[in-house]
Parts: sequence; C-alpha cells; structure tokens
Amino acid sequence: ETVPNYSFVHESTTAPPVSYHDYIVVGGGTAGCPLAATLSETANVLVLERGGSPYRKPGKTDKGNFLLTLLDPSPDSYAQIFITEDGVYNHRARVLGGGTVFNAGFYSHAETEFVKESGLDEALVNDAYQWVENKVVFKAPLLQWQTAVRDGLLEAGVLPYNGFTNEHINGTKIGSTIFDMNDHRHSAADLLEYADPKNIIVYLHATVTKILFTTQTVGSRPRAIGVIYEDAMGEKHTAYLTNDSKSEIIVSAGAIGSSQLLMLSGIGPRSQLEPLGIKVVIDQPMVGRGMADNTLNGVFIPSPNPVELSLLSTVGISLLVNYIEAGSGLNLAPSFGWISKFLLSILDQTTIGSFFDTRLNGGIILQKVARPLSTGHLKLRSTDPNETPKVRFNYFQEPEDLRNCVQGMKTIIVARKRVKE
Ligand SMILES: Cc1cc2nc3c(=O)[nH]c(=O)nc-3n(C[C@H](O)[C@H](O)[C@H](O)COP(=O)(O)OP(=O)(O)OC[C@H]3O[C@@H](n4cnc5c(N)ncnc54)[C@H](O)[C@@H]3O)c2cc1C
Repeated sequence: ETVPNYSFVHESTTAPPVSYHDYIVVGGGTAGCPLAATLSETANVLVLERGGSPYRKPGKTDKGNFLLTLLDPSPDSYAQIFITEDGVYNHRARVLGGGTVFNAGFYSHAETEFVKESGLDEALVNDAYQWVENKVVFKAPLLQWQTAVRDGLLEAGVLPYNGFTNEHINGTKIGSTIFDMNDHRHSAADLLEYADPKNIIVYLHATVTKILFTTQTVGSRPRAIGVIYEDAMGEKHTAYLTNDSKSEIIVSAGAIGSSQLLMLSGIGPRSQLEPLGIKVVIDQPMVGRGMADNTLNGVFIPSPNPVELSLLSTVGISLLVNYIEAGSGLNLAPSFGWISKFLLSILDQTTIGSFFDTRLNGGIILQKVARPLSTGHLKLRSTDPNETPKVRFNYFQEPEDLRNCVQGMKTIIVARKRVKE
C-alpha cells in the first residue's frame, strides 16, 4: 500500500481489549517502522505508537515548516520538547515515523567499524541501506554558499575530499537527505509501504504502560509475554504474544522511551523502582546508565537578506545558549524558550516557510562530537509513561570531548571565513 493510504493504521480507541500477535513492536519510530514492515513478511505484527500519523497535516513536515514543527510546544507536537538536567533543550519523537518526521533529514550509513563492532552481517546491512534508499533517500542540490562551505572545509584541512557519498568516512563529503526535490520530507513511516497489509496492524495514540512478564519454571529468568497499552481515551488494552517460539516483544521506543518502559515494567535498578512502588522483576542497575548525546554547537553564516538574517541569528543565539549551558552548567534554558516564542510570534508561518524554500544566502554550520565519551543517566520522575524522565548527559565531563569540540569549532570558523569572502 502507498502513503498515506495505509489500511492497517488505526486509532487505538478501535483496538480490542485483548489481542494476540507473533511480534509486538513498541514504538513505531525510525527503527520500529522498517523492522515491523520486514517482520510482517512472515509473521503477524502489532505496532504500538504513542503519537499520531505524520500524514494528517500535509505539508507540516516539509522543509519550509521545519522550524515550526520542531519548536511546536503543543501537547500533540511531533517533537516533544524537554530540558535535560544539564539545562539543555532537547526533543523526543512522538509520532509514527519517529525522529525522521522532524529531524534535520541528513542521511548517512553507519561507520564500517560500528557495523563490525555490533556483530552485524555486513552484506545484510548493505542490502538494508539499499532497501531504505529506494524509498526515502534523495540527492540534494548544492546551494551556492554550501559549495563555499565545502571549499572552506577543504581549506581548513578536512581531507580527503570524498565527493558525493553515503559512506560515513573521514574528510569532506556531500551526503544525502530524506527531503525530495520538492522539499517534501519522507520518513520511516513511508517504509511501511513494504509491509504486508494482511500481517500487520499499527495502532496510533497507543502508549505502552507496561511489559508483562512470567516466570516459566521456578528459578528461570522472567519471560516477556505481552504488553498493556492505553488509548487516547485512557482505556487499557492488553496484547499478548502467540505461543510461537520465535515470538518477541521488541522495544524500539527510542533511547529515552525504551529505558523508561523497561523501568516501568520492573527491569531496572531496585533503588529507583521500589520508592515508586514498582515491583522489581529483575534488579538491573545498568538500565538508564550510559546516556550520551552529541551537543549542537555551530556558527552561522550571515545573510544579506534581513528576514533570513533575523532567523539565522535567532537559531545562532539559541545554539550559543545551549553551548554556554552545556559547557558552564548555567541554566539558560528559559532564554531558548523565550527566543523560540519570540521568533514564532513575530514571524508567521509563510515567512518562515519562504525562508526555507528560497535559495538561501546564508546558513548554519554545525559541529558535533562523534561518539562522546561523557555519559550520564536517566531517572524516572514518576510512574506516568507520558512524563519525560530526568535525563543528564554530563556534556563535556570528559576533557577529550571538550578538546574535540574546541577543535571542531576552530575548523568551522575557518570554513566560515572562506564563505564570507
Ligand atoms: C532535532 C534533531 C535533529 C536530528 N537530525 C538528524 C539527522 O539529520 N540525521 C540523522 O541521522 N539523525 C538525526 N537525528 C537523530 C535521529 O532522529 C534519531 O537518532 C532517531 O530518530 C532515533 O530512532 P529510534 O527509532 O531509536 O527512536 P524514535 O525515532 O524516537 O522512535 C521512538 C518511537 O517510540 C515511541 N514511543 C516512545 N515511548 C513509547 C511508549 N511507551 N509507547 C508507545 N510508543 C512509544 C515514540 O513516540 C517514537 O515514535 C536528529 C535528532 C533530533 C532530535
């Protein structure tokens, strides 16, 4: 079936009180959608997604509305805003298609090293890239200032020049995007076109509140047998696994949502679970540990166009605010919120849209620390699955991360100089 006319996607209010499936996929996001589509080739699959459909408001996810959609603070926003314990603004997906529905849309393969370390079959991984690229990946046209950024990076010594490639490699390269030639976004939800409609059912606004476990024989490890989920009216439904030996519950609820759900289901550190009245299924102290994030730091390239300039400055200032917070421990998060609100109040949707639709004369170069060494943790605030847990990333705690960040900033500042010339 083709987007947006999937016959197998329904509101969870229409779900039966009890159902049985070979696979239950919790979280229909970037990972969940393609996984469910693949599994439906040979098995009966249920996908439970807490957000709504990305297709219900056409154009909302197109490039022109990127900022509006990302900064939307409403309760049904695709991008649920939260502030980390470090004081940095961040976003969690809450929509079918997950992060690909509002992210920056940059597409890249994984590093070859990463695939090896993960123990994945390289041939299968390469097939999977092709499978994804056939549906949702496009070659972007290069704008004039982007060509100058490329040359600036080469002059700053970011070598070799790799030309156009999807490989994740050292040097300067031109990559792909999930925006097509008409600036229309494609997302992981489009990959459900690969699903077998007879074998899959997707429920929207279905928030999984708990994974159910049983102990098969005395002394054995608990086994997941089903999940409880809540629909938009607050009604509870239960989905169980069938008796097939291959049956599985797959938790693909994102880095934060997956840890949160495990803890709510009793898998996590006893010291966190018991005070909240959660019955411990396995005392597993590692759940919620090792949380890491690549901070967004960048420089902006001013544009001679006043509207573009004001938008770029605003985004630039927001980045600076996050940068200061992450580096100094100061909590300037309210300034970011204020800047976003101000931006949205003075500029209407059409203006912001036209800003992104026009051939820009300016932009932003972002710098990220790859594979940060600094890690933090996640702690539940309550037993409410809708409430984002406390998350601390301890940005720059490891001196090497700070060194890499400073080096990256120096590089993009040299590149910017070239663009200005
Ligand atoms: C602003 C921003 C820009 C980014 N830009 C890029 C980029 O350009 N390129 C890139 O490769 N990556 C980018 N990323 C990162 C990328 O989007 C994420 O790494 C990726 O989407 C994570 O995929 P996932 O499947 O793990 O989780 P998600 O895509 O977040 O999917 C998790 C899903 O689970 C659902 N869920 C959570 N809890 C429950 C529950 N209890 N019950 C039911 N459903 C639940 C959520 O609603 C969500 O849809 C960006 C991220 C952000 C925030």
